[in-house]
Amino acid sequence: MSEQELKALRVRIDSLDEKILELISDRARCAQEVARVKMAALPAGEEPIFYRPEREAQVLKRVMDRNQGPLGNEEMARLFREIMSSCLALEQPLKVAYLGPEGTFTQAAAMKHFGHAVISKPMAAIDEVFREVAAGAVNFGVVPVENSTEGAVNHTLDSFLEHDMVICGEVELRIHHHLLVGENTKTDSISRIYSHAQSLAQCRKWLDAHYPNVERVAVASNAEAAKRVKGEWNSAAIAGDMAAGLYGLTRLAEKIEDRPDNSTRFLMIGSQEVPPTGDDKTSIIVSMSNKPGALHELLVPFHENGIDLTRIETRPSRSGKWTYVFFIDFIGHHRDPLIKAVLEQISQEAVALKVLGSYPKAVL
Ligand SMILES: C=C(O[C@@H]1C=C(C(=O)O)C=C[C@H]1O)C(=O)O
Repeated sequence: MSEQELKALRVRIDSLDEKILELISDRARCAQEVARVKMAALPAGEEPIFYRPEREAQVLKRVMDRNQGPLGNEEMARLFREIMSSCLALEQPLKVAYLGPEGTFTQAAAMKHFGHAVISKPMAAIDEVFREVAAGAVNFGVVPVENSTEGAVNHTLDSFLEHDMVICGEVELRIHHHLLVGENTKTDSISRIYSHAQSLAQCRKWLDAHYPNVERVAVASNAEAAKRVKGEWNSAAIAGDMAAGLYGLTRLAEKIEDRPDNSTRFLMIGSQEVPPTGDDKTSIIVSMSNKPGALHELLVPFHENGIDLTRIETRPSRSGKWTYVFFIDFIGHHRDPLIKAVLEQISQEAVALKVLGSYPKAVL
């Protein structure tokens, strides 16, 4: 390619960038107008709700539907995710609590869902994320709920039994783990490997093959593990990209998770109900009486009405020995007439039924 061709292309890119800049600014001004209209329509004394997850899901879907490349759909949606995040921040920056410390996968999930223009607050434990949301100190919380290799995150499920919380969204993240060390650590001097118990479990086979005799130490998070090894010459951590970058660690081995499709699903929790988008999921908790056929009775209405169950999980109810609650996720919104009818049918048989929330299916 000649110098001249290159120069002409750069002139074109500069002119396109100017147009993009103008268009983004126009869009941001529109979002400000939306804020003004929302405020004007507000009954006196009521708090405005600027963030609309159902609208954001629709915007991202529309972008993906219309995209014709060369950028992939996910990449394009990610760019729009950030534009929307900045536009919303002009109205009101969202405050989001997540399972910290900084550098956890939960933080990465929060950024993937809300974009980077939020005020994010790391919390030391899942239960604290719930409490922070309940206290109204933040607008939303982000917690892990299940991993494709290791299953349910029980702390999160149990927290739903203790707090009244609305699920307003979900996001899925591919989880890649690396073996990380500080500057002066040599491969053969490692005598301890730190990570979160879930991450140690997700890399169990790799660890058995490569470090069978090295002590595995479970700590509160993989970011915490990364933080520790920064100052220790004889230990390694298992953590992801964000933690590696944040603590300036070296990767001794990359992508050491046992399953290449290892993914975690996260939930956004808040207090705001989300209206239907036409492509939603609902999460409920049900407890049935302890009699034969109870689970069958619970599942029949879903089957008879052709409702797609995406997940069912059992946990001790905490209100009696050997009694259980079921966490069920299914496709649909609790305001859909069919879903409404099914929930009514179930509640006639159930000891208790609570809708945790209906929310747009993960777009990104
Ligand atoms: C602009 C609005 O407010 C917020 C910003 C959005 C955007 O930038 O597209 C979308 C939904 C809301 O979170 C709106 O409600 O349309």
